[in-house]
Amino acid sequence: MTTTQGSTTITADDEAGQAAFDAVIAADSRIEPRDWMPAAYRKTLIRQISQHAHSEIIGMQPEGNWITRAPSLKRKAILMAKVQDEAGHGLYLYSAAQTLGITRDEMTEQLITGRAKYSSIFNYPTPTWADMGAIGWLVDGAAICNQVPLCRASYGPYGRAMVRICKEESFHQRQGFEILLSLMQGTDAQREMAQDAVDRWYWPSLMMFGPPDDASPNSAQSMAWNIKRFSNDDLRQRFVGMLVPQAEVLGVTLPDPNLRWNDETGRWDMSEIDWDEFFEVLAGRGPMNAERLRIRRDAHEDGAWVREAAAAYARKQAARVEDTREVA
Ligand SMILES: CC(C)(COP(=O)(O)OP(=O)(O)OC[C@H]1O[C@@H](n2cnc3c(N)ncnc32)[C@H](O)[C@@H]1OP(=O)(O)O)[C@@H](O)C(=O)NCCC(=O)NCCSC(=O)Cc1ccccc1
Repeated sequence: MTTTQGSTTITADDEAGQAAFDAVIAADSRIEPRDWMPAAYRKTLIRQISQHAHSEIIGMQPEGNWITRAPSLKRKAILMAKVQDEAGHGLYLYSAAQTLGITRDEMTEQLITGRAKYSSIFNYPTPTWADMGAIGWLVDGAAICNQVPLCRASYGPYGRAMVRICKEESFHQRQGFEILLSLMQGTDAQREMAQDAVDRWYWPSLMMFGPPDDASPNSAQSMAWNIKRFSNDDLRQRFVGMLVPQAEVLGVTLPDPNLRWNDETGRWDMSEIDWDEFFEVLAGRGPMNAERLRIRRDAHEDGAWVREAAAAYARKQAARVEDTREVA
């Protein structure tokens, strides 16, 4: 049987699919790639997972900037491993998005033409070594707060990718904390450098959780579909609650004179985030947006010969398998 709703034709298969989908969501179970899913659910997941993948790939640049200048061989080895992990996270996430029917080429095209979003945080510069500490502590810290609940996302491939990613992010966060701790136990100049990096990264890291709940167009539906488990503001609160005791151990000051626990509301009071800055960065006008995209585009163009060689090799191997089959 077929019915029409607006310009959309709904078949009996769709109705059965929707009922099965609703039951899986109500049971807090998982949707897998071959299951029926509403078009809007698929679209939301492609949007979020591809933005997340792009964030990991662009996110390699701010730290990649310090690999050649790390202050010791040990620090260099650790930083290289961290940046490689980020590449790996990007690849898992691109693969998860591909299970929804978008190709890697389409996602790459969206990124290098500037049509796709990626996390605002990666559009800030990294002028000092202490930025490596602040990125690990604050940026990976925020990523963990946001991503641990995503391990329970209703879409199977996304939730499973998140489990491994979160384990690696935990290590990343600790290495950032340890860089800052070493600097804070060093000279006055090193302590100043660490505090300056925390001052520059604190507010942008709070923006990673997205706009306030009353200005977040996607949250309600994503929560109803068990993709997001907590609102943007709730996760931001959790993050601040995690930072406060850690800042005390480090001996750094969080750059918000209004930050204090409010017993009455059971929440952290804090100064207003500069949302104008956030929306400027999202519109492509942050300090490093143009540079980040230029580097990504150049890397993609420079890698064209590798993709061609890999495709030629794959064709040759496939032809060889065909030949062997014919002989057999
Ligand atoms: C929470 C949110 C980011 C946004 O909630 P939603 O429900 O999806 O949206 P909402 O309605 O609240 O917002 C309206 C619009 O604003 C966009 N927007 C919002 N915030 C941002 C932003 N900060 N930057 C840019 N855009 C942002 C949003 O996409 C939407 O735009 P659209 O409608 O598409 O045009 C969610 O997508 C999520 O959890 N993603 C997965 C986690 C993830 O992607 N993590 C990335 C960091 S991974 C990492 O850092 C690891 C690492 C560490 C160190 C070094 C290297 C790597």
